[in-house]
Amino acid sequence: MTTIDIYSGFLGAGKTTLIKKMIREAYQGEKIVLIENEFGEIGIDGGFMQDAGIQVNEMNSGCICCSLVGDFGRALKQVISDYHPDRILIEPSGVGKLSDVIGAVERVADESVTLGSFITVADATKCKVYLKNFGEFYTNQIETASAIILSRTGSISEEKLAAAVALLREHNQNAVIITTPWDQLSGAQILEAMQKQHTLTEELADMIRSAQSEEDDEDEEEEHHHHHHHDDDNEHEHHCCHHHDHDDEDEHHCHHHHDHDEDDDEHEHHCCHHHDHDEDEDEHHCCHHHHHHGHDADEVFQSWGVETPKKFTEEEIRNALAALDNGETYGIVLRAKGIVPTADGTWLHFDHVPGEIDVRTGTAAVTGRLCVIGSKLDEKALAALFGV
Ligand SMILES: Nc1nc2c(ncn2[C@@H]2O[C@H](COP(=O)(O)OP(=O)(O)OP(=O)(O)O)[C@@H](O)[C@H]2O)c(=O)[nH]1
Repeated sequence: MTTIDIYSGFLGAGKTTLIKKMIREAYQGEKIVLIENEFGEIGIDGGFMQDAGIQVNEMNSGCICCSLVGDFGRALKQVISDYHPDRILIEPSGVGKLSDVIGAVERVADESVTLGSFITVADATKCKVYLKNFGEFYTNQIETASAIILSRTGSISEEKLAAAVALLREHNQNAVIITTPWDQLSGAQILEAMQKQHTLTEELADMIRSAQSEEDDEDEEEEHHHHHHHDDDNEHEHHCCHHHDHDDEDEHHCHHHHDHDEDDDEHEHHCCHHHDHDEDEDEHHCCHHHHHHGHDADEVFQSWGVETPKKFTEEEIRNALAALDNGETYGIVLRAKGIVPTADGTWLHFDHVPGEIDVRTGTAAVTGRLCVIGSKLDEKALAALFGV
């Protein structure tokens, strides 16, 4: 029997960091396969994970939807039949919709597979602004999660943390929300909390039901049914596949979403310019999210990457990463990462999320690589910044 856990979360939220911790501390002794689906041209996490001795199957075709339906389903089936792992961890792209991933997993699942937890890792310091600006992708991850694991909770005030939790609760009443900094928790504790979710939800639903029936007994006359169905109807609303709007895919006029997402949510334009080629829907399971009238991630987010043997100094990398936070000189930069050589034969591994830079030494890669993800990126300026 294979359990499938999904670790979603926006760009730079901390998915990889959490997965490493869970593998080390919670899943030890289990036969684990990790499936990653990175957004962008260059897979970098794959290398990091392999360094840690973790098996990675990376699919890097850039288009989330297509890689989900194409490579993803096939890869998942193959992994199950070839390896019979105890557990499969899926780390979707930071800009993937969790409901799409769950849908894709459910289509593949058979009696040898149990769906485990649907985790969303959310950066407590950024969830407010990301909900506002990238609501279409972000909200879906929050709403669909069975457990929301906050990162960086140690670096914000109690009030801000409480506000972040309240905001997340508005979008998901049922999920367990973990607010304790990870270094104070063991992976086993996190796992236990994630798994409890189902029983907790059931317990809560039971409590509500019994409160409800007592209330009904007391006053059976009028208005008593306004809290009937609030239990678990919002978390697994995935499945899609109706293909209902593949008719107009050339009109992908939807580039301006991130600043005013509130109002382009309902009425709009579904731009599936990717679906032109899966139109001949023998493989019927695309377009999961089009009933949400949404965008594909690659219409909103953009990735720039290079492979280069160029040698860098740590200072050059730090300066370039710091410059990414310079207003919108390079576009709206949400994430950068890479592995590059230095002149003395060591290699630098680096990570950038807005306001945060991490540069460390690590193992060599077959060639240097770096990538930047964001929106409205100025690729020329980025190339000049990194001198590549
Ligand atoms: N201070 C702090 N840093 C964190 C925390 N979680 C992650 N980070 C850092 O944030 C950066 C991104 O973390 P990752 O684990 O790679 O995030 P990810 O969600 O896998 O990112 P993507 O590759 O964009 O999908 C790294 O530099 C981490 O060290 C946290 O809880 N606290």
